[in-house]
Amino acid sequence: MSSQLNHFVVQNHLNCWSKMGQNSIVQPLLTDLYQITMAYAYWRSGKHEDRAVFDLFFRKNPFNGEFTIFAGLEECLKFLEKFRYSESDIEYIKQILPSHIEQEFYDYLSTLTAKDIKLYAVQEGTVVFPRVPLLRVEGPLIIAQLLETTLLTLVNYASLMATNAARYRMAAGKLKLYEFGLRRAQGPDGGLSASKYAYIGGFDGTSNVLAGKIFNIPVKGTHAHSYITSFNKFDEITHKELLPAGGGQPINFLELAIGFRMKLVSIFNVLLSEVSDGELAAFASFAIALPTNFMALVDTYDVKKSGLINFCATALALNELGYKALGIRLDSGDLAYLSCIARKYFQRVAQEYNIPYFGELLIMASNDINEETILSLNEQGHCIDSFGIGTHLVTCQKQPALGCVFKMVELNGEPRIKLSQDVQKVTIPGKKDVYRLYGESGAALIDLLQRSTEDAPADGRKVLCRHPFQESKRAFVIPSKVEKLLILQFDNGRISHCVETLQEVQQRVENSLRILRPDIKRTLNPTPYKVSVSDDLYHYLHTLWLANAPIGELS
Ligand SMILES: Nc1ncnc2c1ncn2[C@@H]1O[C@H](COP(=O)(O)OP(=O)(O)OP(=O)(O)O)[C@@H](O)[C@H]1O
Ligand SMILES: O=P(O)(O)OC[C@H]1O[C@H](OP(=O)(O)OP(=O)(O)O)[C@H](O)[C@@H]1O
Ligand SMILES: O=C(O)c1cccnc1
Ligand SMILES: [Mg+2]
Repeated sequence: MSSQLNHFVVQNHLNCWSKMGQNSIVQPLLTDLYQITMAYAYWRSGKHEDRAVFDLFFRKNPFNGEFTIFAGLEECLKFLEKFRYSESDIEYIKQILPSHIEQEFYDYLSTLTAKDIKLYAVQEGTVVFPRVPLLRVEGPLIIAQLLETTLLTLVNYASLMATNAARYRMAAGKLKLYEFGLRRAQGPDGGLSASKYAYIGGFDGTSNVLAGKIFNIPVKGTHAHSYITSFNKFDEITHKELLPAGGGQPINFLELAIGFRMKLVSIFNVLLSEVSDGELAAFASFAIALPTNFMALVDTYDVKKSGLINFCATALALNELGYKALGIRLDSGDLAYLSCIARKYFQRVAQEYNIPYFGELLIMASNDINEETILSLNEQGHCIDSFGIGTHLVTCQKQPALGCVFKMVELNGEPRIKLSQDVQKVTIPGKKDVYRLYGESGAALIDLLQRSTEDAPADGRKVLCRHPFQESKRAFVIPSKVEKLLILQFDNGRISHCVETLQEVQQRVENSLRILRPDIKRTLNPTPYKVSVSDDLYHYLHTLWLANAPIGELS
């Protein structure tokens, strides 16, 4: 962040985001009440200093896909770093808990920090899979437990959003993607988070100005239909003149544009009476105000008979004065068809007036676009250069939540297991490490969970990888490369790694997806990626499972 920006953020007391880009609503009371009542009961029973290990993981990939992008880590680390109840927090907790609770508990709470917590985490932006611990939290039971809800709220939406954005990025290939969702997002905080994690997932920019300022994300925008409909006739433009880019006398820009329009109606065989004067007045006035930034919304009246003619007339007038228009936005109708029509218009004008860049003017499409729309447009063929995407992206309409959970796996060195009728929901006990094993081609083959006491797998050494629950599913793997996924990120009250820029995390998402086989990434019936356990962990898990599931009697 630039020093000028820092200064502004510090100055602005109303801004609830700190200069570190941390949302100040992320604080210890942003949790569920039951964490605090459990904390008291742990304290009363003398268990609060027991040494706990919790895993944060999800059980199913979102969007009918077979991969997820892990995000939200930076916010988790900043939360841990500043975790402390304020005086007013303690006062409030006193009000909501029963009156018999001892003052000593509140004294204890007021000194509580995360300094004894060790947080191991996968690096932000890495592609991850079900059952892999994304965070491993170790430390005193009371504080590890108190972190649960906040860590979950920080990781769940962030990862869902980054995954959604990454899927749009894969569908759009090299085309530009802009996030336009603030107006439809789940409230102001949802809107800001959406802009941040859309960028991490591979978007090129956002229309959200505050997100641009806080997170240093490129901001982009065109104009709304209201700007076009605010003009009815030419004489509503009071300032009709524009200075040429190279200097000189102001020129009557509106007249120039009207002149070009006369020629264009005959080139494109359109009736002048069908071309809106209000629309041309709007385009011309916008171009006069922002001649280097002219991107016109062309679908207010009729794209072919009015919008494109008025745009080309305005863009030719700009060209005459030494400026280059940027392009158009289409916000309704058949976007494949209209984008190709627009491209043909531009190419015709480029030829007619010998202005080569005209053929390549940008065509942006918006209007309720989702991943399927982009895939369908790709199949049909289109001439779109960029998409502006709001509602479906930021609300994650296809799947509105990721189901990360936070489960205790060890207490005082003893494993803990959560059983369930549903095998998928049985937790994998004990303190574990995770390794990603790569094949010769450079693609990721399998993730391997091991007990932390086991030796790490090594390049070129055969290792047995087992399905955690199905005995017959197992395979030997000789990895060409081994990557340790869980890294110590927070220790002794401090963040142990440099906080990364969003651009660096965005790059990791791209690199991380590159090492996945295409069949795992495809949208229709993708192949699941394998997540396995070591032989040692397999036996450990199943012995513990049997020990915790007493034999019943049938009668
Ligand atoms: N070629 C296309 N292939 C697939 N989907 C498309 C294509 N063109 C547009 N769409 C999508 O079809 C939907 C069209 O929206 P809708 O039926 O509301 O019409 P509209 O174009 O918005 O009309 P209106 O003029 O009333 O605003 C949008 O979700 C848009 O993203
Ligand atoms: O469609 P989304 O993916 O949410 O993208 C953002 C939309 O927001 C804007 O208009 P808005 O929807 O507010 O009004 P409009 O549909 O009448 O243009 C813009 O014109 C897009 O259509
Ligand atoms: O700049 C735009 O074109 C824009 C911004 C937000 C929503 N829809 C469009
Ligand atoms: Mg709309």
